[in-house]
Amino acid sequence: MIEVRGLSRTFQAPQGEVNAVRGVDFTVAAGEIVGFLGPNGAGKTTTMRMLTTLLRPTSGTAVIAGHDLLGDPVGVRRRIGYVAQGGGANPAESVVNELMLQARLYGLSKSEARSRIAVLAGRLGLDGLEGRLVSSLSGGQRRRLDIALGLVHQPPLIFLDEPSTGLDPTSRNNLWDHIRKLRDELGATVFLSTHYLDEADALCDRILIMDRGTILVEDSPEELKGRVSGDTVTVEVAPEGVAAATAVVERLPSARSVIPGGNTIRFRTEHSSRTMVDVMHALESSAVDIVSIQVDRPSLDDVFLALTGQPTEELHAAAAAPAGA
Ligand SMILES: Nc1ncnc2c1ncn2[C@@H]1O[C@H](COP(=O)(O)OP(=O)(O)OP(=O)(O)O)[C@@H](O)[C@H]1O
Repeated sequence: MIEVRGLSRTFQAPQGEVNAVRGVDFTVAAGEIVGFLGPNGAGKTTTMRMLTTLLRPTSGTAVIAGHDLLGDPVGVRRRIGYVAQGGGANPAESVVNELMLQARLYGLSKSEARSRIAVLAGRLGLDGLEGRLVSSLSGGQRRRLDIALGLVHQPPLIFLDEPSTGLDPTSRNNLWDHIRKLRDELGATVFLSTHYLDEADALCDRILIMDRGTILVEDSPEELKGRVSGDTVTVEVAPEGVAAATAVVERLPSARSVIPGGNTIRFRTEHSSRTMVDVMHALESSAVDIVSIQVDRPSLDDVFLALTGQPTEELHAAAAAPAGA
């Protein structure tokens, strides 16, 4: 459904050239839900904008839903839906008019459009907001409208740029259900970027991790987690004990990648039960009081940290920032 070869984009900026995307290759099969992860500035939005015909590649090729990206951009546009980070709804229009206009632009009859809008409004929590002006919606309501606008014509291929940023947990879950239904009931293919690793884990068949314009890995969430060996141990202590506890843990031969936080010390180990006993003994003899100890199997956060060297707290902070920030 998506076949990308050697796709690049260079921007000319006052401080020099920015190689935002550096010759990426990947494919997405029909019916897959693929997640696009990466730190800020990795090149995700630039890639999405190229694949949705909004930005011309500097070099490379792609075939999108059977149409050549450069040779037949109109054909590509007809077959895709794109929900951009900032959205594109007209603030002066009503919710229902925006949805109707979009549906009619894609050739739906009035009655088809009405029934699609009713289903989408129900699934995305827009019920009761149809008559409201777009400008009067809350941030989360507006995000749900943006998503509905990208989906109303039921495209076979859907691009979603950070779709759940700004949504509350219930709306996120509803969105995930809707995306799964689009795939399971209509066979849609979904390509989405996200800063939430739990979202990628819960929703995606496959994940591409991008950093500095290149794709570092692509695999299923399970396979990616399998690449990180060992467990993560988190020891919670009083804030004033963190420095002493970090020094103690760093001396243990079985603890690696030790990261102190506000009142925790996190590290990785191959032998979590043995190491926990060692940690408890060592901290006890150093008179550091332990509040709690927790052992976790590898998560996508660990994969991300191992690959990009960036803790996912930064991703979460980026995701919490207003859309377009
Ligand atoms: N129009 C532009 N002119 C100059 N540089 C740009 C332009 N658009 C993007 N860039 C640069 O290209 C790089 C990739 O940006 P992009 O928006 O694709 O990253 P991203 O992975 O989507 O980041 P985020 O997670 O913050 O949305 C960044 O260094 C960015 O500053």
